[in-house]
Amino acid sequence: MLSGFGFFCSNRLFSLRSLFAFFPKFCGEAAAFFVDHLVNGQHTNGFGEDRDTTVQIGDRSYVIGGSHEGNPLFLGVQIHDKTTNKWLCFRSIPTVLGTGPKPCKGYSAIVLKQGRILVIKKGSASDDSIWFLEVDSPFVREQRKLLGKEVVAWSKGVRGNAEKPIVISGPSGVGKGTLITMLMKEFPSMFGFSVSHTTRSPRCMEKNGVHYHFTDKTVMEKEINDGKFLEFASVHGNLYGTSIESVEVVTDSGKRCILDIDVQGARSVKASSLDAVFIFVCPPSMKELEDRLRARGTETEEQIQKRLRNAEAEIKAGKSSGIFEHILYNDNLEECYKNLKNLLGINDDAPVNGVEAVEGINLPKEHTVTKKEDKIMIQETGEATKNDMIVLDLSSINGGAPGRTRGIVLDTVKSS
Ligand SMILES: Nc1ncnc2c1ncn2[C@@H]1O[C@H](COP(=O)(O)OP(=O)(O)OP(=O)(O)O)[C@@H](O)[C@H]1O
Ligand SMILES: Nc1nc2c(ncn2[C@@H]2O[C@H](COP(=O)(O)O)[C@@H](O)[C@H]2O)c(=O)[nH]1
Repeated sequence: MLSGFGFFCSNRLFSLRSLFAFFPKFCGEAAAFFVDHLVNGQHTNGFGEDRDTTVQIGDRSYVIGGSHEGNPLFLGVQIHDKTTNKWLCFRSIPTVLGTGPKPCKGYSAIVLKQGRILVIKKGSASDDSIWFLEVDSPFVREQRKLLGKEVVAWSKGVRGNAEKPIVISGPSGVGKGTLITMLMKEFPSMFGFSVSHTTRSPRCMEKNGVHYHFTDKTVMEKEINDGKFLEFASVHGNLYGTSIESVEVVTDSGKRCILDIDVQGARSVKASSLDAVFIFVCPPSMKELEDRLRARGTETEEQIQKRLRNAEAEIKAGKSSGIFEHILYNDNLEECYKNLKNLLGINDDAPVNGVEAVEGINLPKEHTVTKKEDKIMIQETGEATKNDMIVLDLSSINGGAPGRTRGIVLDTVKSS
């Protein structure tokens, strides 16, 4: 029945017969991937190019390899459904959220809990070897519902103890930008700003790509529909949003990401897997807020009135919604800044030089991967085999798509 039915995989034509001839039986988590290529450290299932890796979860097979829509910069993912015997999605390509890895010489893959696949790039630099493909995580399920199509999401594993992103909200004019600028100036290697997109016009000193990505409403709406945004909201009559990429860029640089977003955006981020710290900044009074907005001189009178009207509801929501773990009052700027540093665990006596340096362990090109509880064991194979094993402890990771998976710690375990 399958003979003669051809399909494209990694830009090459293969028969479904060859695919099913090599699928292993699915029996629980430990066996929910192709044992062949994991044992041998190379792909032996005869399916796709020999650099492709196929992972089976339930009735679905995820083929990781080739390029995404012919773009050589993005690794491809395809999904096959065993029950219908069909490739899912238009041209069998799901909507891919987040920036994934570039194609390389080969991959090892292993199924984790919560609809995630750990993908290890073979022979890649130490800071680019560990990736997570979310195929049925809470974020992916939600996006599938929202976008009404098949979705997978990439999240890169970032080494070291990169701390939680920080979400700062508060009414317009309260001083969020001022506090963030002070923090970034004092600790340039520690914090990075997530540059939002907005459809509002730039103010005279604002630079595109630095303060905001200034964009067009139709362009931004299309990008929202394509799943490019972690969150977005209509604020004071304009569209604002945090792209997944803007958070990835900061996290990839090893810095702690700061998001300056409104309460609606904070609510969306809270519901995502970003796992952030949420801070709300309050003004000492509405009169002072109005004075600050006027003194800033960036808005028209009509805009100031609109922002002040919205401020009342924002302050109420900020204090009572349960989104924010910390509330700061920005009366005296220096005092408020000190309180902000305290709650971020930066105290004036301790030297802060940025994120803890992480020793880069390069993963062996040829290896086997096994999983035992929360530990992933990577063992080099081949002629140059050393006996040391590299262990990735999954219990220390946090975050995930959208954004990055933080807290990747690799240890070398000497064999006795
Ligand atoms: N504690 C303070 N006392 C007096 N003025 C302040 C204080 N904090 C900030 N300001 C001033 O208030 C004005 C508004 O601050 P800022 O632009 O940082 O607000 P914001 O919360 O980022 O506003 P928006 O949400 O509109 O971007 C600025 O001119 C800033 O210098
Ligand atoms: N939900 C989001 N809100 C955002 C984002 N970027 C900024 N903002 C908020 O908009 C208002 C107005 O900002 P302004 O620069 O026009 O004064 C302010 O409260 C910001 O916090 C975003 O990406 N998402």
